[in-house]
Amino acid sequence: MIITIDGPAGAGKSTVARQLANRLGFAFLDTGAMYRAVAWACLQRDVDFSDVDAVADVARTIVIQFDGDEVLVDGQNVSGEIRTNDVTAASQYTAGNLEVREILVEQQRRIAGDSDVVTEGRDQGTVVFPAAEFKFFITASPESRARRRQEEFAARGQNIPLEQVLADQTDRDNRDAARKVGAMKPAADAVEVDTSQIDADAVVQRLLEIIGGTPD
Ligand SMILES: Nc1ncnc2c1ncn2[C@@H]1O[C@H](COP(=O)(O)OP(=O)(O)O)[C@@H](O)[C@H]1O
Ligand SMILES: Nc1ccn([C@@H]2O[C@H](COP(=O)(O)OP(=O)(O)O)[C@@H](O)[C@H]2O)c(=O)n1
Repeated sequence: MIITIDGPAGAGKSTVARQLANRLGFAFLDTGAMYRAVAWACLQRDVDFSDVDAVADVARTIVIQFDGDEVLVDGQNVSGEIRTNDVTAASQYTAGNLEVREILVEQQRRIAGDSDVVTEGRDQGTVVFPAAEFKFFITASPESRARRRQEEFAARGQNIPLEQVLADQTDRDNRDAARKVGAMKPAADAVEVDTSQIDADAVVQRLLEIIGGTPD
């Protein structure tokens, strides 16, 4: 069974998808980590991001693996490094690269195989798994999302003004929505859940109820 969770940055996709997967005993797939992993590898190799073929070559060459919560590129644990601001900023060039998208979409389908998976990203319900049994689109107000991100940065010792987090986020939202392929949008058959006013546990309960799991 495939359950897809799409939505904008900071809506709570990873948190909710991971918890839902745990509760159901499903695998969890973080597809944003894959776009980040390619961006990280490009930065390592000093690839010119305007060279779309060179960026695609990196996606074709590296081996991305998931080991529990860890993300590996060619065997190296990059879980922390793919969350830096530099990689977040560079991920627009991998997410906007058609060939990279083709390569990663193919890998996502292969990873899911015929197992039970909760997968999250931007295009999981629309492009990658259009036949998924359950599809969710998780949103929250731009301010709540930015505040959550700001708190995450603060926990890592980085104090960034809310206006800056919000501006970066709006930029990324606009690019994600405007992309010709793999644009962020709810699938026609997705259930939309606004998480602005409820915590992650409540979101997971809500999803479990919808898919017919056993709520606490
Ligand atoms: N429903 C929620 N209410 C409050 N905070 C949340 C909620 N869901 C997630 N968070 C927090 O917001 C931050 C961003 O969540 P994350 O799951 O990384 O979002 P996304 O994967 O959509 O970018 C995390 O620190 C997480 O703990
Ligand atoms: N299925 C996906 C997942 C992420 N992405 C892109 O990859 C980037 C990183 O995704 P992410 O989900 O890790 O980022 P956050 O939104 O959690 O900060 C996003 O800015 C998206 O543009 C994508 O294009 N398609």
